[in-house]
Amino acid sequence: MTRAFYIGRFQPYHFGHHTIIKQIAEEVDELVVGIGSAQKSHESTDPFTAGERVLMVYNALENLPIRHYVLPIEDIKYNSIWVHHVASRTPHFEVVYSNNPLVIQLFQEAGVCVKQSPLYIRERYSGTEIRRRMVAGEKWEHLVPKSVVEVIKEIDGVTRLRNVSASDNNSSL
Ligand SMILES: Nc1ncnc2c1ncn2[C@@H]1O[C@H](COP(=O)(O)OP(=O)(O)OP(=O)(O)O)[C@@H](O)[C@H]1O
Ligand SMILES: NC(=O)c1ccc[n+]([C@@H]2O[C@H](COP(=O)(O)O)[C@@H](O)[C@H]2O)c1
Repeated sequence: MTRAFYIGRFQPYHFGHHTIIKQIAEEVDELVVGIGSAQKSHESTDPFTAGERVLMVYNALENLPIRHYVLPIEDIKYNSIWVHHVASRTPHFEVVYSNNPLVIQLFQEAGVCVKQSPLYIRERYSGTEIRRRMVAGEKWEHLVPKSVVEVIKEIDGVTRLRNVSASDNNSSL
């Protein structure tokens, strides 16, 4: 039995993440998804709460043939002990899938097996690009699973993102 770990901020969860998770699901038996920077919300780069992101990811994975756990992980000041911080909040896992150089470095130093996950059509599937589209009033719904659209509509997430982005712009004046 192999259990894997995959972490992201998921602001929001999109088809780039979903494509990689579908590939991971073919290689392992169970998956732990970490909702990174869980303490952040209501910011232009991190508009959604950890709870909202748990819903987005959990619902999107509902029909995948893999047992999954979706757990919020708050940031800490010390990168040097972050791997222990993660381990204390998650079921034990044998392998990490990541594309983030810091995440890869920290897990490798801790002796954990890391598999580099490829980027899937990055220019289209990127949280930054999806948030830009939301603020600009452009179409974004086709870039994320249906369950993510439902969560964002239910919380009126686009209005929230526009409001917090406007407040960022005002504070820099
Ligand atoms: N298009 C993609 N295909 C595959 N993996 C991706 C893609 N975009 C992001 N990832 C990976 O998903 C993980 C989590 O990324 P994250 O939640 O920060 O998404 P992001 O799209 O990079 O967001 P942002 O633009 O807000 O930084 C990272 O390892 C990242 O490399
Ligand atoms: N010291 C820390 O708290 C620490 C270290 C490495 C990664 N992380 C988090 O892991 C997540 C990595 O995901 P991304 O690939 O989306 O950046 C982020 O939320 C990041 O903040 C936190």
